[in-house]
Amino acid sequence: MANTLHIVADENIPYADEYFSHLGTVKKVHGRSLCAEQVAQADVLLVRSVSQVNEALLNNSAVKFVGTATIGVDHLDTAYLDRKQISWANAPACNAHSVVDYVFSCISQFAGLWQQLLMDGHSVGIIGLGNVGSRLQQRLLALGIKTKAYDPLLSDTSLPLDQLEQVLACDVVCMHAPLTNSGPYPSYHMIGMTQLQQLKPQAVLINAGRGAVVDNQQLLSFLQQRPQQRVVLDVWENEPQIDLPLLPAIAMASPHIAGYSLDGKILGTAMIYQSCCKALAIAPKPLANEQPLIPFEIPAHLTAIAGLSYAIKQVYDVSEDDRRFRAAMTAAAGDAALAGQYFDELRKNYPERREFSCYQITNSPQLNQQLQNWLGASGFVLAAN
Ligand SMILES: NC(=O)c1ccc[n+]([C@@H]2O[C@H](COP(=O)([O-])OP(=O)(O)OC[C@H]3O[C@@H](n4cnc5c(N)ncnc54)[C@H](O)[C@@H]3O)[C@@H](O)[C@H]2O)c1
Ligand SMILES: O=C(O)[C@H](O)[C@H](O)COP(=O)(O)O
Repeated sequence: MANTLHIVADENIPYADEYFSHLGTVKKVHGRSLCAEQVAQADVLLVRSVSQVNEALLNNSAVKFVGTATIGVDHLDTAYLDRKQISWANAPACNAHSVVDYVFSCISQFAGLWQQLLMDGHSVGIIGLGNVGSRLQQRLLALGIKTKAYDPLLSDTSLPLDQLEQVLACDVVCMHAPLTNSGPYPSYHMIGMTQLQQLKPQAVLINAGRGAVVDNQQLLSFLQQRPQQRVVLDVWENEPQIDLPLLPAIAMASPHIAGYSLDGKILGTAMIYQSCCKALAIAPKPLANEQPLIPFEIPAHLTAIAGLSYAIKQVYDVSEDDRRFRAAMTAAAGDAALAGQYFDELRKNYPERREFSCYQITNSPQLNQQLQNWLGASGFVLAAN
């Protein structure tokens, strides 16, 4: 079967040619406008979260494998794919550390927040303790920060789980649940006015899961009542046409890029390549992806908290995402279609971002012990003594 497949791939899947072209022809498509005609002749379909993969898309095609280079699967009608015996795969955890880096960068934006979490016993609540939530929890616990976690679908975890009310009462509340509309705990609009009112007034709410897990209209009403509440949104209802009046009320805003590290994206492609080869019983070709560590120094005079904030902001400053996003939305001047176009363009042209684990602090032996410990716990690589 090798070299004969018709592969249709979202143009925003990096390294699709490098991975897939030995299997056949790779035709690039615009993911958001993907239509049935474009997949009619396809054997393999490779998508991102912006393509709805369902009966309407695939009914007249011979697609045998669908791969999504993402963690989330809410854009796939998996019941339909299973019924039609079309193999499918996502890329679990591919960009999980990228999302955790995003949360760390967000924490660094709020003056005094690391101090409160690291020194004053403040806590982080996590909603959804899967691949992202559990990695976030591990890094926070390694820093000695208290966490609470709500995940009603997890029965087996080594750490105790908490009620939603307890998590909402934390000082930082991070949303990492997938978007679901059915089952015993559908997450669609699980955070509405009632839950928002349970937040502490000084708390920070971060949604880096899926937009519609938070009811955006109720969020806007809530923020009109409580404008000082700090809310970070990476994901929005109705992307790419977000609710523009909500934006000024949001403390830190980004266009769904929390998982957009280069490392996470490449891993996503590699994972669906492996799954595709397995599903179609093709031997995968070995592809080396070893990247050298990026050397990085921290001014040795900095205190531990200042040094940690410095390191995080140097390697990934989410305020730059916020700045570019607000500028683009302002330039759209209330034109919803244009705003949607700019939202997608910001994502398509996202600057290269590497994960914390790609950076080696070359002067770490000269830093104070507390800072060394915190940098290591945050995911940076320390130079050997
Ligand atoms: N913003 C981004 O760039 C970005 C990047 C990666 C993933 N995501 C989103 O984050 C989601 C989580 O990623 P993951 O890798 O941890 O997924 P995962 O499937 O590993 O874990 C999700 C966890 O959420 C739990 N969950 C399900 N419904 C819940 C509910 N109603 N309340 C609380 N918990 C619930 C599940 O039991 C599971 O443990 C993905 O589904 C995706 O939609 C966003
Ligand atoms: O689910 C995921 O992996 C993330 O949300 C991912 O970053 C989505 O990226 P997209 O497919 O929309 O480019």
